Amino acid sequence: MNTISTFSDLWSFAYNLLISFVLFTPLYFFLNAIYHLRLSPLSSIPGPWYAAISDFWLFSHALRLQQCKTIHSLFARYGPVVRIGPNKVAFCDLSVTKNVYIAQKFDKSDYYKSLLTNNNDHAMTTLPHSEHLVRKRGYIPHYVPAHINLFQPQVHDSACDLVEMLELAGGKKSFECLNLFRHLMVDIMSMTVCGFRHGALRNLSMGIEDPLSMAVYDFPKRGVMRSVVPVWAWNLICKIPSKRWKRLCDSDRIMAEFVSARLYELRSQITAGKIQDDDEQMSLLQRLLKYRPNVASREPMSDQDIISEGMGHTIAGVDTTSATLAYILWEVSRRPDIQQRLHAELDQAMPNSRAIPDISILYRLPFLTAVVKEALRVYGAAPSLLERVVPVSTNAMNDSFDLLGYGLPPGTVVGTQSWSSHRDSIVFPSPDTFLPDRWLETHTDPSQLILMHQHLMPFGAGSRLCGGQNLAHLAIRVVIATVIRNFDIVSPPETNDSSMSIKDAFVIFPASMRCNLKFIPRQD
Ligand code: HEM
Repeated sequence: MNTISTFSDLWSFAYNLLISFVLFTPLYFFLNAIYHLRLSPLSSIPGPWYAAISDFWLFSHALRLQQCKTIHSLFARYGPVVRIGPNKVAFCDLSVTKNVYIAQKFDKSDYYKSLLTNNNDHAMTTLPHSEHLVRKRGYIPHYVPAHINLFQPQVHDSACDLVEMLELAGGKKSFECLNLFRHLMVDIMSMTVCGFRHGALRNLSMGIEDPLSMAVYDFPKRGVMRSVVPVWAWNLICKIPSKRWKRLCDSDRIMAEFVSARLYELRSQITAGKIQDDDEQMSLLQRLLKYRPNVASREPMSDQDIISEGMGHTIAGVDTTSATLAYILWEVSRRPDIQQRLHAELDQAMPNSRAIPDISILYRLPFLTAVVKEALRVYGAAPSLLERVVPVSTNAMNDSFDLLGYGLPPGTVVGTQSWSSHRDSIVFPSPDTFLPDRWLETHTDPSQLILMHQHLMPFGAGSRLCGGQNLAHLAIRVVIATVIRNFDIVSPPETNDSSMSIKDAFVIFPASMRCNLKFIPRQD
């Protein structure tokens, strides 16, 4: 009797629970939707209603690797301020960009935490402005032109290795350029970050898989997966018995081991007096070993922080620069007019095709400069929403933050994307066309050029501006000048508008994930 009554109690409890769930879940969603659409302080901001009630809509576009294009189409439909999530607002306006990123320096949103390295922060993932400043002081002298340009001999060597490798093929086979330039950039980054000649490009040319280049490639995918699943599920996923999968899970560890081995080696060489700790051409690791984040205590940076910083810079530099290089060469391959003008300019500047001029000379070449600027506009490698958070108070009156007439409460996530500022048709007529001439003083009047430069922000804006932009410019100019001086670039049929159409996952890449190109040696 007792057992029967316990069983029926349990049954009726479960039944009531189920009924409540069935009734209350839609009610919860309904009330939640009403709140976001009618009562939330963001409810007056234009945008699609389905974006306002849940983050799922935006997330689905991020999963389809088309967040930039989607947000851009919302600006076209709703104007310069759009609500893209229950608590997220995108804007496309120069004055607000200056206010948020330069004047008020809003903190970053926790979106960036998916990029943690070695389970630890580095400059890009340090969200509060004040903490970030301490990080930035440590690395910034490394990238000023006077210092980073000291690495020109190594960048030139890498570019010449690349030319040799392409020449050996004699124009008979095509090269997958994303992979090619990833290996090249891994070599350049390992020189500037660790002071170590890694040899990724050499490995590639000999058909040997390069674990570091593979780890850099896998790292962002690992970061995204790692941030969307709970720890227990991640630990389980990493046990899937597949060699390729295991390497993806281990990408963070592989990079951490590489950088920490260099750090410990460097320290022991300094202790043994084999390396001066004030070398003129100092690597980033060497600089960070000397850095004292706390001016009062003079405590050095912890090894873990130095390793994460070194890893963060490597990841930030490799895929961005290699995607830019690949897209420039693809554009050149399908535009004989551009290729011809580059050849003419470079033949003059580089009479000896293997003697790469100083970067100051490359900066003075007007057409090369115009091509690089136009490439950073159309194919800027990180054109995505740069998320920031409205702080507790942005003015003395403790009012909400005024975004073009809309009041945003503290905690609202706001952001702009260079994808859209680079495609403003008033500033850049025919925005989808690759037109290097628009950057030439002989073609465009000075006031328009000023406006164009104000809207060009491939490296972000304000205090969180890309740390490595001078290195990116150095690598891009040297590699493009050397490759184009030595080869005619041809795209095979599989490399076309559709295969190269842009997908974005913070950094851009072609839809086919490949950029095959042929390099036909030029006759001098
Ligand atoms: C064409 C190549 C590159 C592009 C388009 C690019 C773009 C960007 C952008 C847009 C940001 C800002 C992110 C934000 O505000 O949320 C950024 C940050 C950063 N980039 Fe780059 N980047 C490139 C190459 C490099 C290279 C070669 C390095 C080498 C070290 C580098 C290191 C960094 C670092 C350290 C940050 C974080 C800065 C900070 O918050 O202090 N980037 N990059």
